[in-house]
Amino acid sequence: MNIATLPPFAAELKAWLEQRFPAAAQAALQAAALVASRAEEGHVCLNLSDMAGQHWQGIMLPELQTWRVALLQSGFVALTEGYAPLILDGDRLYLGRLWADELTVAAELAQRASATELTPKQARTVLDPLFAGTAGDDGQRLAAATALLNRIAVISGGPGTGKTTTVAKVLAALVQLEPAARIVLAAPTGRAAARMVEALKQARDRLPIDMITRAALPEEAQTLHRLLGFRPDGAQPRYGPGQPLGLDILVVDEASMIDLALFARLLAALPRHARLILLGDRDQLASVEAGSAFAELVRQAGRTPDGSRRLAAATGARLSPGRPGSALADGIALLHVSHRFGSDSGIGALARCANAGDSQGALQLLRAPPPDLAWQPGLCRDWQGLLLAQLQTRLADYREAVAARDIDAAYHHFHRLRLLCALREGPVGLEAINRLLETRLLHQDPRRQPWYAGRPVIVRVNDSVLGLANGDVGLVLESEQGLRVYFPQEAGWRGYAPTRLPRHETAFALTVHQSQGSEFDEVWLLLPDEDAAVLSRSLIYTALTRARHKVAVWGSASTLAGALQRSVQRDSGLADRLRVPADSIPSED
Ligand SMILES: Nc1ncnc2c1ncn2[C@@H]1O[C@H](COP(=O)(O)OP(=O)(O)OP(=O)(O)O)[C@@H](O)[C@H]1O
Repeated sequence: MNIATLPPFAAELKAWLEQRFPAAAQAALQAAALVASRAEEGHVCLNLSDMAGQHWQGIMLPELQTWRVALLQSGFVALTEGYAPLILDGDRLYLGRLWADELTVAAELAQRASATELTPKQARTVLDPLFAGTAGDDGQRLAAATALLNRIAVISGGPGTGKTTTVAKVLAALVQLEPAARIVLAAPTGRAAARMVEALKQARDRLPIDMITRAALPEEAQTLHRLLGFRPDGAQPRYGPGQPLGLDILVVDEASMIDLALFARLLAALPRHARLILLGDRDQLASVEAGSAFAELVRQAGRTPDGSRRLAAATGARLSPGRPGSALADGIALLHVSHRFGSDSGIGALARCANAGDSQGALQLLRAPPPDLAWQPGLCRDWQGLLLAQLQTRLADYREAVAARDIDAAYHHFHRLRLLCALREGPVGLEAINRLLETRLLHQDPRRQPWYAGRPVIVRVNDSVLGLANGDVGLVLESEQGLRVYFPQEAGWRGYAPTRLPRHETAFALTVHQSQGSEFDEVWLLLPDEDAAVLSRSLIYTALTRARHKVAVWGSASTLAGALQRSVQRDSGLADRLRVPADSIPSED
């Protein structure tokens, strides 16, 4: 095995184990390096049976039984009742902390899974006026009833399928039924939290509710890190099992971005009686860190016979009798109809092709693009000049606003268009594109002078002292005190001296991962010339669905087709743990 090609954490873990457990067999050390490498790629565990007897890093991995024996004799692997750096659970090998997090998530969800909330009659009485004019089996009505009837509710849908509209109605219903309930809104990033508030305000204004209900709806959202009270230097947040959060209803938007460790902390801090409503899109990229709990939860969808009866009674829908299934199934609702991307939307059609892995369909669409799509095919050396020329024109308004020190206008123009890079490195990676724009369009030399008027920056860490969250985007403008980085706040702007800013980077372009939870009028997606393992359906889908009005794809047909062929599933044991039959969990009610 070539240790130099291992990710740093995997190499460090292997070296540490080798030193601490000198008698351990190479096969066991290889498994440790492999499970750590996989964790860096987002997998929660390594399924030994998938890799046994396969080649990896130039070596042949052992057969399953030999491998298991080597691991169990190594001294650093325990079975599930033990305590060790690595845990072997069936054929799944885990880093100890990820195994513990997976167990916490499964146990916390199972505790609440069969807990029912309102009676179907209560739900119907309050939902009927909110859904006047829609059928009983309207998807949003079913989703709203699902959220009212179950303590854990998951609503998954693509862009514009009405997740916010639905949750606004759920909150209006809860405010009427449980006026004393403490409602909290949260999201994984600051930008997603801000968007959630904005979208909920718009949805609220369209609801047929009285002024008192309207006034009682929450108007603020925070990041999950802030909610849980993470300190900049600490792994353990302030709130947890010993000190639960002071709330009765928690709504979390963009829940597909929550990694396993954060989900475990969140559930452990949630009071047992509290409702949890998770909103997200299962087809989007999973979190940067390990895990894909949201998508795994959504995979439990289905209805138990009792759940089916209750939902039918709460909505008036005729539902087919449910099948015995997971205890969580009744709390999961899927929204399918996009009210943003109608049947004539090119973005919607391309996003559907991406999800289905239909590269032929995607390319056909791009070859004769509808007005909301554009394609610049070919390798990046063919289109880089064109990209700069087009951006030159597009950035004119932004540069004018920066020169005029007009932050409102600068922010408005800046957010109309965003370049999204599939990769960080390489000629069309994030770093190269940011540098290209800085040097060729803004004529700055960031190595000599990193701070200049017009530089956009994205914050890379949460900083509760400064009130900045990972993902916040600010713009640098000249002020009377010199250069200041301006971030939008609830009312107006807050300017920071550049030297005070926590870890950050230039943000003319964002990676697709960084763009999660944000939306822009227009998106240009820049694809590399070479295929890469991170190029996948969900990456392309996530990039496309960040756009409200227009998408331009810059990249070759072969790269796009290669990406759409790749569907990434993260290894984890959560789905198996969640597949607990509904009747095997004692209900608290
Ligand atoms: N049932 C409906 N009938 C007509 N328009 C609707 C309906 N539901 C939602 N809309 C409209 O569709 C748009 C998107 O709705 P909403 O913001 O609720 O969707 P979302 O799933 O939360 O979107 P996003 O993916 O942006 O978070 C809004 O303009 C909303 O008014």
